Amino acid sequence: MTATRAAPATTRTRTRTDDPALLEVDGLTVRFRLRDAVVQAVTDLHLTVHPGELLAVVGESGCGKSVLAHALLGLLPGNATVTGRARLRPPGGDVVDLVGCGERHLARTVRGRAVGLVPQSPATALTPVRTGRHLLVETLRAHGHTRRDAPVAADRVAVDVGLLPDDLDRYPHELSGGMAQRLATALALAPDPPLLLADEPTTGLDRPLVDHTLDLLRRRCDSGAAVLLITHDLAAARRVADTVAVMYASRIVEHRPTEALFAAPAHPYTAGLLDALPDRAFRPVPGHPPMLTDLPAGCAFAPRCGRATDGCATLPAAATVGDSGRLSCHHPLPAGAVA
Ligand SMILES: Nc1ncnc2c1ncn2[C@@H]1O[C@H](COP(=O)(O)OP(=O)(O)OP(=O)(O)O)[C@@H](O)[C@H]1O
Ligand code: NI
Repeated sequence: MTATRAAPATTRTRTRTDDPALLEVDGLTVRFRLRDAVVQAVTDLHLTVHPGELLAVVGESGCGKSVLAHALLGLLPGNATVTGRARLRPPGGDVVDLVGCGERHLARTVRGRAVGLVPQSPATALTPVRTGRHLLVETLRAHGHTRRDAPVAADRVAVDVGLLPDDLDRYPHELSGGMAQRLATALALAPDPPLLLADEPTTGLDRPLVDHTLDLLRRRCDSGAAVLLITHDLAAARRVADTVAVMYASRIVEHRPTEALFAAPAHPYTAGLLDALPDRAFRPVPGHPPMLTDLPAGCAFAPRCGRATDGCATLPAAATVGDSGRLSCHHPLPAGAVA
């Protein structure tokens, strides 16, 4: 898949793994209470993101990616219970536990400041009665830009995300899906947050704009910020990510440096995802993911897995793989095996 490997290797060397982590997620678990069931949306999730790192979170629809992002920002509805820890260490600021710090702190110092969010459905997240310019200038003003300088900065941020300055004079309902997407990205980037959570930020964009957006995120990381990119698009992850975390049925099953993961996936589910790519076998993973209201005690992928044995009825412990990867599987593919 050399055609999609546009990012030169040099862009992958800037992750500052020696620096303290910007975000350390430790045992993050999210449950939704329904009338007669509990949705296990995120389970015992561990992640570390360093300054300069672009982490892609991939996995099938419904596996818990957006819930993860919303949990980090305290944006879940009242039927959600969040446990575990998520320590954010913003540059020059105090360490804050995003799970335990409370709504006031999240609203004042985290959301939109220390951590930006490009939501998955921007059209519904945009205030309908304000033009894009109004929203963007307001955001810039709230983050230190002067009355005089904010409009200039708004035009600049618009161009950065691939909008024309004139596009900012439209109301959200006058924007196409792709334009709303770019406006949402502009709003999240305007405060220049050290960590950006980008939930499917390229939805509705045509190929050149997809690449433009991905390159924009990559450049942010190259200048020291960090991005957690949620995407269905494995080619996108390969193009820009330093590390890739694969989620399946609420858990991360494999988390490794991008090149290593694409060259030799270790978890059978990762191998299945790669096999489904058009430029590989183009063969979808057989079967369907389990209901999150009814997860098995052991490996949730076992019923779809060609390598499963009776032992998979117990949960595989996370093990290290390679220099810095993590893997949860009783029967990983041998290193170097072809997916
Ligand atoms: N408020 C809620 N109450 C109950 N269940 C919820 C709630 N919000 C999300 N879920 C469930 O949590 C699970 C994870 O949802 P999530 O939106 O994180 O999936 P996703 O991986 O982002 O999927 P997609 O790729 O389709 O965006 C799904 O089963 C979803 O139905
Ligand atoms: Ni989602």
